[in-house]
Order: sequence, then C-alpha cells, then structure tokens
Amino acid sequence: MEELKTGLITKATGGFYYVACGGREYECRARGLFRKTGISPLVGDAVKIEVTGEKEGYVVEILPRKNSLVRPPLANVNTFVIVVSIKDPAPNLLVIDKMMAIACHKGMTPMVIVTKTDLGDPSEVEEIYRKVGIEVHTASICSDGWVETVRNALSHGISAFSGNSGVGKSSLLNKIDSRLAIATGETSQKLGRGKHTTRHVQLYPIGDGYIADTPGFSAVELERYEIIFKEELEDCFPEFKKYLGKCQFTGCSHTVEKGCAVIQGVNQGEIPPSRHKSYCTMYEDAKKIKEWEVRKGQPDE
Ligand SMILES: Nc1nc2c(ncn2[C@@H]2O[C@H](COP(=O)(O)OP(=O)(O)OP(=O)(O)O)[C@@H](O)[C@H]2O)c(=O)[nH]1
Ligand SMILES: [Zn+2]
Repeated sequence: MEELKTGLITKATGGFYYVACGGREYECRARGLFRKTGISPLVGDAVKIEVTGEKEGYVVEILPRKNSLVRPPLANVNTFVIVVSIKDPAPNLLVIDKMMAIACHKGMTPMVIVTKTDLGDPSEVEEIYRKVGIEVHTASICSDGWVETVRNALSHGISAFSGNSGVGKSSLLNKIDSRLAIATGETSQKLGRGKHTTRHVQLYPIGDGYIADTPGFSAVELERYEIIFKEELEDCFPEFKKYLGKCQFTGCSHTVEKGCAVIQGVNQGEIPPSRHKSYCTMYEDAKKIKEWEVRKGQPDE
C-alpha cells in the first residue's frame, strides 16, 4: 500500500478536494467509505491522503474535527472574526452577541474587528468586548497602522469572517492581503449580492494560518443553522463563568431571578448590561425551540 500523507483541505469543488500537503497541492477524490459513514470531508479538515500521482490522490481518512459549521461548510475554525462597522451600518450589539455565542458554543475563539473608525468613535464597542475578555481590533480604509497587528492576529489556525453586508469585510481583507479581496470580489460579482446560491468556501494562506473566504456569510444564516438550547446558553457568555453555580436557585435562568449571581455581576458593573440584555433576548428565543424542530430543520450534509 502507498504511503499516506497528512494534509489540509483548502478547497472543494465538483467532487474534488484540494489538499495542501508539504508545500504541494493534491487534487483528490474521496474514497467510497465516507458515503457509508455519512460524513463527507469539509474544507478545513485535516485528512490522510493516498498519493497516486504527482498531483493526485485519494482522501482516505478525516482526522478528528475540532468543530464544524453547516453554512458555510467549514471545519476546524480557530478564530471566528466578527466584523462590525461603527457607522453605515451602525453596530447591532444583539447581532454581535448572537454571533459570539455561536462561536463560543462551537469552541471557536471570537474576535471583534471594528471598522470605519474614520466615521466614528469605536471606544464604546471596544470597551464592552475587551471587558468580556474578547480580542478587539479597530480598522479603517483611511489608515494603515492596524494592518500589521490584524495580520499577525490572523496568522495561525483557520479564521472565518462574518459580518453583515456593507460592514467592510472585503475592504478589510484587501488591506490585509490583496489576493483575498480579489477572490472575495469575484465571488460576490458572480453570485450577485444577497442571492442564495451554492457557495464554495476556500482557504487562503496567511502567515502560518488560513483565512476562509466565506462570501455572504451573515448572522441570519449562522443563526438558522447553529442552534443553542436555553440550558447551553449560559456557557456561551464567557464573562458569566465565574458566577455560574453561585445563584440562589439551582436551575436559575439568570434572566430575572432573585439572588441571581449573574444579575449581581451586572449590577456591580462587571458584566456589561448590553451583554445581559442580549442573553435575555436569546434565552426567550431559545425557550421556543423544540428538539424535534431542530432535527427537522437540519439540512442533509
Ligand atoms: N469611510 C469608510 N468606508 C469604508 C471603510 N471600509 C469600507 N468602507 C465602505 O463601505 C462599503 C462597503 O464595504 P465592503 O468592503 O464592500 O463591505 P462588505 O462587508 O465586504 O460588504 P458585502 O460584500 O456586502 O458583504 C464600501 O462603499 C466601502 O468603500 C472604512 O474604513 N471607512
Ligand atoms: Zn442566575
């Protein structure tokens, strides 16, 4: 039997998986065994391949995944970058908190990049998320001082970008690496803005890491496919951690209860009120979720 190599799937189209491995790219098909297990390889997967030619091979094994997203189909995301502009459009804290909760739920490290800082003061948003322990960066197309810092922050593992339309994702990526913006721009043009078409995720190298090109990937889509049950929600707010287990009542929902340690944390100014407000909104929404609905709603992979 041929020697197996370990690589990373950076692209998947038309039944082929493109695997980066030791400075080379192999065009691979998947062995039939995946059909039996029901798990298909995803971009971001670390895989074992059987090399059959100079640039060809077969994916024979998927190494254990750290996490995965349904739409965009992507595995092993380390950093989940939430891009938010200070103006046009103005930041929506609930949307940021929803995205952040999903990232935490999936075991991804959230990062916030506040863009368009030439149009407004980002300090309020910065302060909320720094307090929560999240890495925050600021950026603007009118300056370059931030570029190196952000590039370094993204130069390990796989990073995925999310943010509503118009917040400046393409502009940001263009500053970080012009190859990225070309790719993103082309995809947006081909798809037409706002259209729901099958999209191909692709990984682009940056330093020792990769940035996932995920056109049109927004909070709406994220929320639709990644569901958090109400019991799990408290663990998706990292700043709640030190208060958990200290509430007066077991099974406290941390929304209105007397003797709630989380609410006390808010009152003492340790948890930003906007974060708790988002939590309560998400908790109310989560109460309406029934498990059977989730199963019914999940698309086939
Ligand atoms: N003033 C200012 N405008 C910006 C900045 N960054 C982006 N813009 C403008 O904001 C608009 C949207 O920027 P894009 O980079 O296309 O935003 P996007 O998030 O990629 O948008 P979608 O492709 O719809 O997802 C463009 O008109 C940009 O020129 C910035 O730092 N300052
Ligand atoms: Zn509580």
